[in-house]
Amino acid sequence: MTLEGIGKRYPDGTEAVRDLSLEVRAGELTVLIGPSGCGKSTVLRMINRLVEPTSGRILLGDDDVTRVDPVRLRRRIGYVIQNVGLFPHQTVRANVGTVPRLLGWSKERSSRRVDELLELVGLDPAQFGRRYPHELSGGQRQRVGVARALAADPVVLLMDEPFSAVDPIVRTRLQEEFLRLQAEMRKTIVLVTHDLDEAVRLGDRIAVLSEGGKLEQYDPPARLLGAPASDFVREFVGADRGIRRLAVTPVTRETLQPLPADLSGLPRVRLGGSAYDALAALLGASADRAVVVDDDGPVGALTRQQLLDLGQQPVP
Ligand SMILES: Nc1ncnc2c1ncn2[C@@H]1O[C@H](COP(=O)(O)OP(=O)(O)OP(=O)(O)O)[C@@H](O)[C@H]1O
Repeated sequence: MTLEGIGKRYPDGTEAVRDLSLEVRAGELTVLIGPSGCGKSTVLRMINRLVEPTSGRILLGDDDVTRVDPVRLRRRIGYVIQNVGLFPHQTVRANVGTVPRLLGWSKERSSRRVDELLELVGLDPAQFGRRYPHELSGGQRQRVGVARALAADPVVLLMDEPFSAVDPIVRTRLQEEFLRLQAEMRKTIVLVTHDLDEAVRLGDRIAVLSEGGKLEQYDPPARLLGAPASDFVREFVGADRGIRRLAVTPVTRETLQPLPADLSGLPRVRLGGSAYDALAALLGASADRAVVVDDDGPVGALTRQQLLDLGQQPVP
């Protein structure tokens, strides 16, 4: 999907987005992040035409979405919002089946799809299908929202602060579940958040926007944290960006040292796991080095200093 110089001036004269161009790669999760009011939600809503752009074009493959019928467009684009927006007087099944019904699918086909989706998001159809939204927890409602957005197998999934209405522990769990789901689906997703940790955890690529939808940087998380492109981005990603980088830096064979003779009392960390988790294990065990293991056992060691240095190394 390509955004070509899109802009939005609201009727009262507010220029929410001035001239934004962005290439959203197929099968990737692209995060839009930036301070409050920078135009993130406006950009997202221009993609499914809940907000009409006042300039520019949005191409989905070869189709200019600014020219197709918005109602048909929205059936091809899934949309998940903060407080989910489920229909309160409809059961979970009916909510998830909304778009298939609009598309005129047969009862059996819709029903099969609803079962499949509820299972996909970790809700037992027999247990949850007949409940109403108010009979669910916040996290369960969120999963129903995701299932509903995926129902008609949309080409693009838009998510506006999808995990922000639940507490931090549930949020982390939903994010992890969602990452597993995305590893299977490989959907083209655009997700808006103001939570940098969420952006770093979920994003294949992060677009940092400043006021007026100005694109400050558009890069994978490791690059954004390791090489901020401007003072704005440096300030935005914060003084703790070195620590955050560890979360997106894997422990690789190249960094390993020979195993010490005595491994007792040393924490074990996985090859390929994040440097952040390795450091947490080291600090938790009050050790100065960790043993790195793969499926066959120990493969090397890693010191605390080496781990800290991983947060500082130049970005390729
Ligand atoms: N319907 C509207 N009419 C006039 N101005 C609007 C309208 N909707 C949004 N705006 C303005 O456009 C700008 C961008 O808003 P938008 O909601 O896109 O920002 P955002 O980055 O998503 O913010 P937040 O993180 O606070 O949700 C803001 O200045 C906002 O006040």
